[in-house]
Amino acid sequence: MTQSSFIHQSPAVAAIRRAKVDTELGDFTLPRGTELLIPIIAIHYDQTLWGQDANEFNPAGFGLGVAQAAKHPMAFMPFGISARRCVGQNVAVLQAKLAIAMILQRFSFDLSPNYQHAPTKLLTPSFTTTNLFNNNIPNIIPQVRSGRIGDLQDLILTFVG
Ligand code: HEM
Repeated sequence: MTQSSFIHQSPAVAAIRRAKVDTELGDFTLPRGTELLIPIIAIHYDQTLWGQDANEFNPAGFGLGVAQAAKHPMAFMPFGISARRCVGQNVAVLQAKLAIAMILQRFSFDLSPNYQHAPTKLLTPSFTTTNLFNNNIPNIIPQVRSGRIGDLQDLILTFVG
């Protein structure tokens, strides 16, 4: 879940900060008022931080926890950083675990024979439960082996609206 939901499909693509005073940041001098965009999604795919397999789905890399998974402990920032990081983080993670548990209690999955690995870096506005279940793109999701697909859609809709 950490890798698929919060690293590779990070809902927040960036965080923004503005320097309140003239600031030295490493080799950079930031005059007061300078806005910094912290590219969360780019950091999550950065091979210098995550290694050559940064684009691969490799949950085993998180075996020792997220802080150990990358070369820098701050490389994982789906909920932002510092005092203004997301206040809803615990609720969001709990809700995601709950949703997965409820789905797995009712359905079982295996990989479609037509599966083509086609990861996207952004949850685009067109990524809705309607087109997720659209027959035009059946091979990007696993096949539902038991239960009605409509029931699965209803269940997901109760979480994501
Ligand atoms: C997967 C779900 C979520 C993700 C990925 C996410 C991510 C983020 C990020 C990246 C920020 C900006 C942090 C920064 O600027 O450093 C943020 C801020 C915030 N989030 Fe979330 N969030 C999620 C769910 C939620 C939920 C469920 C709530 C409320 C129950 C929530 C409430 C907030 C609030 C109030 C802030 C502003 C905090 C501040 O400015 O002090 N978020 N979130």
